Amino acid sequence: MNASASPLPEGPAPVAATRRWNHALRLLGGFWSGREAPVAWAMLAVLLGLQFGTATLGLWMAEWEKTFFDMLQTRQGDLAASLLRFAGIVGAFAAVGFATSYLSATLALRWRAWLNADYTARWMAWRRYYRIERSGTLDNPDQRIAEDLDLLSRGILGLVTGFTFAVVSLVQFTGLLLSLSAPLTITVLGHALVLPGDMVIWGFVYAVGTSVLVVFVGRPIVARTMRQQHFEADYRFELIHVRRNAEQIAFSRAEPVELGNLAARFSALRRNMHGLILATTNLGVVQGLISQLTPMTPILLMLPRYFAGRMTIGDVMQGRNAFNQMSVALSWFMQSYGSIATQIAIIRRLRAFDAALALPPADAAADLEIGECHEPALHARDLAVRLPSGPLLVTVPDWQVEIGERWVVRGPSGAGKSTLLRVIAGLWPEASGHLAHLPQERMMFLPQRAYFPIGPLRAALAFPASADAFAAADLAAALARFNLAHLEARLDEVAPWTDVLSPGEQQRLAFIRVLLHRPDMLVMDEATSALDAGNAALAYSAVLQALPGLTLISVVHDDALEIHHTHLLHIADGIARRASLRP
Ligand SMILES: Nc1ncnc2c1ncn2[C@@H]1O[C@H](COP(=O)(O)OP(=O)(O)OP(=O)(O)O)[C@@H](O)[C@H]1O
Repeated sequence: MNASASPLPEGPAPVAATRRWNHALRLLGGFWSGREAPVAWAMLAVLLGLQFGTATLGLWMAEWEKTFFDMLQTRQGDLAASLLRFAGIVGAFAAVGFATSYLSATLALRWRAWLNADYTARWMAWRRYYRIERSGTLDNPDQRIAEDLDLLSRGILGLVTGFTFAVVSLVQFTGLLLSLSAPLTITVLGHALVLPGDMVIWGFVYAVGTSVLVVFVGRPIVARTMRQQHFEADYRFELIHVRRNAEQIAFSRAEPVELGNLAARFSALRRNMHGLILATTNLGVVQGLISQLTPMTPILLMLPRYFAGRMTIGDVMQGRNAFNQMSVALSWFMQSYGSIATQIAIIRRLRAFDAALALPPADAAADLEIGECHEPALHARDLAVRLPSGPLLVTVPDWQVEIGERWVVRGPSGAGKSTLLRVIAGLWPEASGHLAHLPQERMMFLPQRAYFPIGPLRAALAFPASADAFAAADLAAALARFNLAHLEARLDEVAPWTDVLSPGEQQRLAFIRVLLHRPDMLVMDEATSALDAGNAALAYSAVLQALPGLTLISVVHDDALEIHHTHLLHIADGIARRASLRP
């Protein structure tokens, strides 16, 4: 017996449990240090350069405003040249804006594509998608892949570019505002204190004051937005549940129950949304007031010096511009906390996902010595299968399946028949003891509901081989053999076959797949449950005729199918034992 673990689909090595910072660095750093890194860094450098360009254009606009208004005041100067310069600056703004928006969206998309490939590969590897669902340890992995990765890539880039722009414009406009400021004298405990740059100081006070107000009023928005995402996902899940179970719901006339569930989910969503609308409206009112106040505040502050003749109208306009730009830049630092909080929440959600994706490659191996053998086809000794919650489900003291034997597995419902097959397939980790069987590539599993990829029927039949692996004539002959000749004309039709075909048709197609792939060992779990007696007998005889040396393990409930088997494994009272077949 080969004691090594049976091979599983290839995939990246499991990720070790990560600490908070390690995780954030790995999450954010993979793309920026891998194969895509040179292009990504180059794009980021250009993007940051564009932030510098935008801030500089703002400075030029402020200077232009000064000369323009001075020209209006003195009624002297070249108006055409001034307007031409204005048009040039506006044109440059448009070009830089276009380049910024295109480049940042493209870079975010590249990053998302990288993250998407990384996450989907790890999710698929080692059947983690199945193991995560089975254990129920993580909700909505689909939302994490489809939404969170998008929000993360766009959000982080937005923060980086926003930060750069805020720093550059803060430096540039503070310098400009300083040149337009006068010293500010304040009296502290009877001492006169002279500070340079009154406009800079007032700008700072104004930005902090308005930001505190905005943060205070807008505080509920962050938490509510995050909760909203959660409620939206729950509601979508409920809708998908209706779609998936449409027929069962229709047969059971369960519309009132489903309508009630949908209404309950939606009302939770609606309650939160209502709070969000209120919070957003409050914030809108405050921001509206600030936006009215902001252009006037610096003018009012500079008015005394203007009337005293120490400032031109151009100086006032330039000062107003610099004051506004500086307070916008300062506010960014205080008001970006919402985006930062969102990104932290996303990173936290992805950390939970990463923890689930850190499942080791073969979690069945913990207490189960599992290996390959070639003779017999399967051997189980002291095999104990447990439920995930711990209790023992079934033990298999000693079971040997020789090559060519055909075993039927029987027992009452819930005895653990399907679970035993899951252990053989390596899908059930809660098991201990010894198990060996033919290599996985010589085995084939037929569950009750076969898997059909979305694509042409030809590909669904050939799966897991490629669509063109089998000659059209062979496919047509196989379809005819299973009373499915009417599907020959649809071989190239693309459809979600699991929804389109009847369960019985699907089960017969699965048998055709067995004939095409010719495994040495077939493990079936009620694979003929949807077939009438005639078609079930036909499926068995077709397979056994085509593959006379086939080793078979089959869970069936139908007594009539026992005759196709040579041995019986009976599960009762938690023990699986060989028993006699009915004569
Ligand atoms: N993912 C799971 N988590 C927890 N318990 C499970 C899980 N899957 C199956 N079980 C439990 O394991 C027990 C055995 O289930 P199993 O499907 O193997 O029974 P079975 O003998 O094949 O039944 P049936 O003849 O009705 O198909 C049942 O009590 C079932 O509820």
